[in-house]
Amino acid sequence: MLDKEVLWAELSDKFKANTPKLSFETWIEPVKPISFDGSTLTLSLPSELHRDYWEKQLAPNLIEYAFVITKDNIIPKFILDSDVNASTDDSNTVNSSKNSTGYALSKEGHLNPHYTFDTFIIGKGNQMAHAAALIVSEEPGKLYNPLFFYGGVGLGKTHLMQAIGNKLVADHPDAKVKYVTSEAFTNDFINAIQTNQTEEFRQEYRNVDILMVDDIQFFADKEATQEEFFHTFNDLYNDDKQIVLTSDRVPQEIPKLQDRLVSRFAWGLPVDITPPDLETRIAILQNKAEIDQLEIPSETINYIANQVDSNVRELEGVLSRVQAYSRLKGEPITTDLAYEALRGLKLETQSHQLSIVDIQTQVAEYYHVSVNDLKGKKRLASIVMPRQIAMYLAREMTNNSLPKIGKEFGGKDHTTVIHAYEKITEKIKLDTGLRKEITELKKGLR
Ligand SMILES: Nc1ncnc2c1ncn2[C@@H]1O[C@H](COP(=O)(O)OP(=O)(O)OP(=O)(O)O)[C@@H](O)[C@H]1O
Repeated sequence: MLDKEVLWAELSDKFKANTPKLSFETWIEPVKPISFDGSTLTLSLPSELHRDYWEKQLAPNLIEYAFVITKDNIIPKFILDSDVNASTDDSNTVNSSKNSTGYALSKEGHLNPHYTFDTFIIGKGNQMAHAAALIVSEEPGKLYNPLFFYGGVGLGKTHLMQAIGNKLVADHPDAKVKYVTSEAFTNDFINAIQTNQTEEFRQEYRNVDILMVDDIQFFADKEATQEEFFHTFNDLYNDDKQIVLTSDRVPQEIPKLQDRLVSRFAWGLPVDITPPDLETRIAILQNKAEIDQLEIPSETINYIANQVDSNVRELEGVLSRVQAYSRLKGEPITTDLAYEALRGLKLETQSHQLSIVDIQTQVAEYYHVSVNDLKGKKRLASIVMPRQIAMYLAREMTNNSLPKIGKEFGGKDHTTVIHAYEKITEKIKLDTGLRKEITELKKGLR
């Protein structure tokens, strides 16, 4: 068994490698290991605020890191420095069934019965993804393994992925189909560690015919989860079981994703889904109107399809809004009615057409620097910070890829954009002033 000091030193190293400096100094450095009995690590913290932050934010990371180090499930227990000599009760133990961090075993995993191939409209932007999905649903584990869909928000990745699962179940009712989001996978894994049920977890995830993991970009930074997923992947792959993954970007662009996972994700077929063109948007709306039994003139469908150009989920939302407005007014859906219903919406959706140049202009004005400075290489703090903020906003508020954002900032590498994004994300958590500035900037950009 490791000594408490040695274990804490190793844990602290892991936090250091994965936490911005300021955050490390604030939350982790002041922690003292009090005792370790082989399963419970008691840590002493300087304040209630620290305890709250550890319980809500850092405990899951600690459990993951401890698992990597000891291959065992270690439960942290937090006490205050002022209580060190007092008796210690169990009330602060982070415990699987009643923890305050909300990472109880996920109940996700249901396939949405509406996400089928029948209800999926094929267009230029998703033709290839659709064809690959169909092949995989007919011959899972054979041709494209893993099948990896990537693309912007609301473009049908989940729909297509689940269509594969739904078809498999329809064709082979005994097929073991498992669908999870990457967050659910992570939560299940952490929960399994805490409750000593890693074997059951493995049984559940490795004993399937097809494993579908949605939005795997959220594996970034999750070292132990990536490790576990690596083994899950290998087991399934070696057994010719199908793996389907989705992400908002190509594997190479997912920050802190282990190289061995990046390369495995590229073994099969990475295929992108791009925003639908006008014809596809019209077809999607017609299909939806038919399903919902709505009478809409084609001129009106055309009008609605022109209001949203980058996101199918939003397009559906716009149609629902028109539908609700027509019901409210007791009038049939016409172009005039749609115009009225969507008048207020124009402003809300504008952020999606926002360009990187808009962001650069606004940020430059806000911080009194020039756009050229934002695109340049000057290392002055008064310029570096606005530059990173502009990159952060470009990532947050537009659908541009990291390389494209880098390019628009004077031809910088995409890793510079990732770095800026992570830096600002971390800073916002601690710096209320910065958080306010970013909120103001966002408001101005909407
Ligand atoms: N080609 C399509 N035909 C019909 N419906 C579609 C199509 N593409 C997307 N949709 C619908 O748009 C909505 C959003 O799709 P989905 O949730 O699959 O997007 P996503 O790419 O997984 O988004 P996210 O990145 O947010 O996870 C769903 O209701 C889906 O049914």
